[in-house]
Amino acid sequence: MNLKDYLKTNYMRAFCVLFLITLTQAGTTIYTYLTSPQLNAIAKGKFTLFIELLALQFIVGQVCNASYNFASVQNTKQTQHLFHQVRQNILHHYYQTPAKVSEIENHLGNDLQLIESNYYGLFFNFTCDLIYTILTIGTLFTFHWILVVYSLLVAFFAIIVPRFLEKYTNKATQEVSNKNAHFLNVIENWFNGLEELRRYKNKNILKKEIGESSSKLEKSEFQREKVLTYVALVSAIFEILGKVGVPAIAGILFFNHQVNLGAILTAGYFANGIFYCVRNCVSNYAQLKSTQTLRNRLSDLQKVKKEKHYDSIDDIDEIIATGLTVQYNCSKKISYPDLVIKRGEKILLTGDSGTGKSTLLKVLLGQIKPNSGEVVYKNKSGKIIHPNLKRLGYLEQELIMFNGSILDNITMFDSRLDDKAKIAVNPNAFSKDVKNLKNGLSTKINVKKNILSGGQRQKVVLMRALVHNKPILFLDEATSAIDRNATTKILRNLTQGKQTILMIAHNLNKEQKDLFDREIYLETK
Ligand SMILES: Nc1ncnc2c1ncn2[C@@H]1O[C@H](COP(=O)(O)OP(=O)(O)OP(=O)(O)O)[C@@H](O)[C@H]1O
Repeated sequence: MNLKDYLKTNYMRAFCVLFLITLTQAGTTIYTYLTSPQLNAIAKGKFTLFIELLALQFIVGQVCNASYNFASVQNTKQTQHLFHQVRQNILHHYYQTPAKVSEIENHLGNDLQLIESNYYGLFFNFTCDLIYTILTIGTLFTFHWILVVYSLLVAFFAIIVPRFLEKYTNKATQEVSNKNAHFLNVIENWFNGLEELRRYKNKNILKKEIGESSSKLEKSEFQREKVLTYVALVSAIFEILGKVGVPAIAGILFFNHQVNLGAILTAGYFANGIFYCVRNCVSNYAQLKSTQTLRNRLSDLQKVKKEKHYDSIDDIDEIIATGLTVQYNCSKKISYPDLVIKRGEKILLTGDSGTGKSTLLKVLLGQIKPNSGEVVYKNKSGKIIHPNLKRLGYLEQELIMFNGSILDNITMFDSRLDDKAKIAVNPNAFSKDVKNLKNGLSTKINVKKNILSGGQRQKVVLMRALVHNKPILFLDEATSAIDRNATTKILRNLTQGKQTILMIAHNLNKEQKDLFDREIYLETK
C-alpha cells in the first residue's frame, strides 16, 4: 500500500486534491507576503493602499479557507474508497488462505486504522507543508538571496539528521502491531470460554492473561511514542535555529540598507512558517516511513494468488492411505492401518476415544500432514489425481451456521437448490422439526442466538452436504445428537445413495451398523 494505490483509486480526484492543496499554499504564501507592502505603505503614510492590500489579504484568506477544506473532504473520499478496495482484497486472500479470526480482525481493523492515521492522513498534511515550504523559500528570493541560502542550509540539516532514526520508528510500529495481534488473540481465546470461567469462578486467570498481554501492548505503544518524540525533539532544535536566524539576518541586511523594513517582519513570518512546516515534514515523514513494513504486509495480503489447477473431485475412484502415522506435540504417536476406500463404499469408522479417528479424517482431507506415509487419490484408470480436498464433503463436530434462513443454510445461499433442499427434508428426518418452527424452512437463524437444537443443526449441515452432491462425505459424529429412530432413518437414506461415505460414530446399534458395507475399528496401540 503506497501513494500509487492512492492515485490509482481515482486519478482525477487525486489530481484535484493536489491542485487544491497547491492553491491553498500559494494563497497562504501571498497572504503572508502582503504584510510586507502593508508595512511599507504604513511607513510611507499611504492609507488607501494599506486598506486595499488589507482587502486583498481578506479575499486571499477566504480562497485558502475554501480550497483547503474542499481538498480535505476529497482526500477523505479518496482514502475511504481505497480502503474499501483493500478490505475486499484482504477478504479474498482469507477466503483462499484460512487464518485465525483475530489475525483477520487485526488486519482489517487496527492495521488499516494505523495506516489511515499514520500514512494517508499524514500524507495530506505532509504534502501541504512541503508545498508551502518550497513556495515560501522561493518567495524569500524577492527579499535577499542570503535568506534563501540560510533557510535551505538549516532545512537540510533538519531533514537529514532525523532520518538516522528511521529504522527505530519502523521497528517500534511493527512491534505495536504484533502486540496488538497477540492481545486480540488472547481475548478471543479466553472470552470464548467466558461462561465456563464464570461457572467455576475463575476471574483471576482471565485478569492475569488479559492483563499481561495488555501490559505488553501498552509498553510497545509507549516505546513507539518515545521514539517518535525523540525524532520531534531533534527536529525542534533546527526549527528554533531557523525561526530566530532568518529575522536576525534580515535585520542585519536592513541596517546595511539591503532590504526594506517590511522585509524584516515578513521574513520572520516566513521563517516561522518554513521551519514549522519543515519540522512537521520531518516528523510526518518518519511516521510515514514507520508504516512501511505494515503497508508491505497488507500489500502482500492483497496479491491475488493464482488458482491452482485441480482435478475434479467427481473423478475420485479410490482413496489409498499407506503407512500413516501422526505425532502431535504433546501426545503419543498414532499409527494407522493401511486403507483403501473404493468409490461408493459406506464405511463406519469406530474405536475408543483418542485413537485418532478425527485425525484420520483431517489427514485424508489434507488438513494435517502425516509424519510418515501418504494418501493418494486415484481415478478410474488408476492414475493418481490431485483434487481440491477443500471441496470434499466434511461434517466436523463443530457445526458452522450462518445468519440467514434454514433453507439458506442448507443451500448455502444458492436458491437454485431450494427445491432439492425441500425434497431432502423428509428422508433426513427433518419434517417434524420444520413443522414445529413458525416459519418452517424460512425461519431465520441468528448465529449468536441459535434457535436450533444440536440434533437439528446436525440435520441441516448434513442436508447441506447432500444437496450439493458431494461425491465423498467424511462425517465426524454427524448424528451424535440425533435420536435413535431419526438416526436410523438418516443412515438408511445416506447408505442408499451413491456417495462414498466414511463416518465416525459411537453407540450405533446392530441394525444401524448393518447399513454400512464394512467397519474399520481403530485400536489403541
Ligand atoms: N490439535 C491437537 N493438538 C495436539 N494433540 C491433539 C490434537 N488433536 C488431537 N490430538 C490428540 O490426538 C489424539 C487423537 O485425537 P482424535 O481427536 O483424532 O481422536 P478420536 O479418536 O477422534 O477421539 P474421540 O472419539 O474422542 O473424538 C488424542 O490423544 C488427542 O489428544
